[in-house]
Amino acid sequence: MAPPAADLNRITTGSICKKKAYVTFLAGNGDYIKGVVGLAKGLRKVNSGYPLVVAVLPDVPTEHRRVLESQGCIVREIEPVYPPESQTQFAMAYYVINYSKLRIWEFVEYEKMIYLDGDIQVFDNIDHLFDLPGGYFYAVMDCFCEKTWSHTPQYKIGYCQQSPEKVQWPEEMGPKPSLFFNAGMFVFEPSITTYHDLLNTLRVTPPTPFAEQDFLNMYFKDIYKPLPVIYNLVLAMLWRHPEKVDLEQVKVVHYCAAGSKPWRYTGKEENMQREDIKMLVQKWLDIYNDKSLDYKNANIGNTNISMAAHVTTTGNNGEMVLPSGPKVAVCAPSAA
Ligand SMILES: O=c1ccn([C@@H]2O[C@H](COP(=O)(O)OP(=O)(O)O)[C@@H](O)[C@H]2O)c(=O)[nH]1
Ligand SMILES: OC[C@H]1O[C@H](O[C@@H]2[C@@H](O)[C@H](O)[C@@H](O)[C@H](O)[C@@H]2O)[C@H](O)[C@@H](O)[C@H]1O
Ligand SMILES: [Mn+2]
Repeated sequence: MAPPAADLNRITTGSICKKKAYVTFLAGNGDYIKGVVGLAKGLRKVNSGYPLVVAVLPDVPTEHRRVLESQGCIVREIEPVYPPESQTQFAMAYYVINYSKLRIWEFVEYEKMIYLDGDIQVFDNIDHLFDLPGGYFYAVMDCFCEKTWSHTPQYKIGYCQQSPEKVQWPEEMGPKPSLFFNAGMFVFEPSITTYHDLLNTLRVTPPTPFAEQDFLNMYFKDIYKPLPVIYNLVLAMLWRHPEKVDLEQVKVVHYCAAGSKPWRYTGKEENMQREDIKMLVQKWLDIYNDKSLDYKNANIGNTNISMAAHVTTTGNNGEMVLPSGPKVAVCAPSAA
């Protein structure tokens, strides 16, 4: 069993405690809270030695913050970040809030962090990624084959970086697109210098359909290092590039395909009746509903957010029952 996260973070290099942590992002008062609770429980199940920091926008209600703290998360409020005014059509209208992810570069009490979307689950321990060499931005390459990419030249000619041998990039279209990562999972180093430069650069960068994902790809292009697909399986890979996926080896699953969010799964959308999708959604629900994975802290009551224990195509999502117990800080000073 890994030592408590706080202890692990006391492993120092020299006199300064060099802390590391996972970090995710939560906005609004909707159901993504369930995604983050599931992520917190998944990291516990794989005995991760590091805490989960949750960067919350001001619109995340106190009750939801209490639920996160009762699951051992470190809740940090951040201010929204908005891109310059523009008429841009985002691939999804709500993507505009995702620019607020940029605030995590300000968490400089951590030397290295692994960012995970709230719709991601970690099924095998990935703590070793914290030991990757510094000075780079690590993430998994995205796939260009879904309709959400229909605005791009590569989609129009059927080119995807995941299988560049299938459709060659034509010379007459100029240089091949740079390797492009999915911004749902990445290994990065918080830095105040980078943080201010990110925000200053954003001020003069017109927004684009994939919002902060496009922006981060542009910004970190020169230090980006691809990670294997097993560290962020974008579900579309299962039907777009099945030859690249060995589910037995996959450590991290990203439920980003339309209709795949486990906590609101109905099975009605395209590809959602696939056996592998149903298995992955059930795997997520099993963790989410596993009370033995709730944070054990004598000082605070545990959450009791109930949900359908088994995937039903009627999408029978349970209501969130929030604890009314006292709000108690859960993080040891060293982990704060
Ligand atoms: O209403 C929302 C929408 C998004 N998010 C956060 O923003 C991330 C990125 O959005 P999403 O995962 O839906 O994008 P996708 O990966 O599906 O394109 C989510 O995982 C959440 O962490 C949130 O907290 N509330
Ligand atoms: O705000 C832009 C978002 O762009 C990315 O999502 C996309 C991308 O994965 C496409 O490849 C899929 O086709 C699409 O469904 C999916 O929504 C990130 O996962 C998310 O964290 C966030 O950065
Ligand atoms: Mn996501």
